[in-house]
Amino acid sequence: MSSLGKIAILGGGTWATALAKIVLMNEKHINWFIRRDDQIEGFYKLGRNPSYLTNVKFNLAQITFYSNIEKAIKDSDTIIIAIPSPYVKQYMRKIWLSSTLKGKFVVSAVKGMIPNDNIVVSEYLMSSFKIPQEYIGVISGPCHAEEVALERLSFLTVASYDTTRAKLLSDAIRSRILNTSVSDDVVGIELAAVLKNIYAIIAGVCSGLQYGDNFQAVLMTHCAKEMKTLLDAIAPMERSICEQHYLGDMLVTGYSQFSRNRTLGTMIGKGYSVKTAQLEMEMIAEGYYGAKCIHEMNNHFKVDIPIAQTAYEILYEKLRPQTAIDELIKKF
Ligand SMILES: NC(=O)C1=CN([C@@H]2O[C@H](COP(=O)(O)OP(=O)(O)OC[C@H]3O[C@@H](n4cnc5c(N)ncnc54)[C@H](OP(=O)(O)O)[C@@H]3O)[C@@H](O)[C@H]2O)C=CC1
Ligand SMILES: O=C(CO)COP(=O)(O)O
Repeated sequence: MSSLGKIAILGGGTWATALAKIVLMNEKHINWFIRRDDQIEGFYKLGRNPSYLTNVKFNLAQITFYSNIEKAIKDSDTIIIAIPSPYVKQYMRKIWLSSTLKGKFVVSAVKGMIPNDNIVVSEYLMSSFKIPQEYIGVISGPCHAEEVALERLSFLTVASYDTTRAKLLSDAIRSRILNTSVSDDVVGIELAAVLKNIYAIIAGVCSGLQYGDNFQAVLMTHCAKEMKTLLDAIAPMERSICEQHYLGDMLVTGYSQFSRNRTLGTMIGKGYSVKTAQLEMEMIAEGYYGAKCIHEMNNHFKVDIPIAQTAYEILYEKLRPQTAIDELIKKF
């Protein structure tokens, strides 16, 4: 066990499974909370997640499964949250008012905001659970779970207000398949992850509308500029947008065949309704929720973010994708 103590992963989906593989490259044991008992039973039968990343084999002797979130947290020291943002509150409500998280290093691997509250997960954890900021962390970067499963070299960034703590986790997960770095831009990195999901939806919409690589490059350039504008307005600090956890994550999500957000956008560009496209996909495209959060948050900040606004209008105001993109291009 490293000085991070016992590590718990919360969530049973694709990213939780990839993170479990990543952590177990170095750690001897993890605690793993999964909400469904039948999924845990499937793990015991198959030695792998029966529902997500089913090609990743685990040594079950290295895992203690929990269907009780409170117990999983109590038995652990470092808690990695890998739950889609629309459900974070629903899961965490189970430990509401308890002091279960006290003294734990709580790390969000979520790339989304809390719907309606329109705050990033680190802010939610600090305000709702009174976690001191030095005990908060974020894991982000250009990293598709599917490529972790294939053991393709990936890069992740661990951010925390306490960079010593971030470094501990960064060192603990570095392996032959994963390079890691450290940052102190917690909120900036979380916001960048929300934005890149939204931009990937727009990249997909444009691909579905038959725009080619020439246009995609221009679109991505404008997305990077818009990302910098919003981050500098909301979480001002010295930063280069060219880092892997800002630009890198935006590029992988905007271009990759594995991106759920890009896939959702492509279907919408091809003429699917938003609802039908969501139903056809078995996983969650968080940019759908992120677009609304950013729109509502920006009602207050009033930063000029036409690409994110275009996504909102396509996803929530039923604006015809071609009309929306035509209008957006006039602003480039
Ligand atoms: N996938 C990736 O490559 C990466 C993902 N992330 C981020 O990780 C987070 C988790 O995403 P990911 O694991 O990929 O998502 P998935 O779509 O793979 O997993 C969905 C998870 O959410 C649960 N879930 C689905 N519907 C509900 C519901 N109505 N109520 C409660 N729980 C529900 C599922 O449980 P059940 O099976 O029981 O329905 C499952 O555990 C996201 O914030 C994502 O942006 C970050 C980096 C990379
Ligand atoms: O965050 C990711 C890659 O870095 C995953 O993106 P998608 O949710 O679009 O698949």
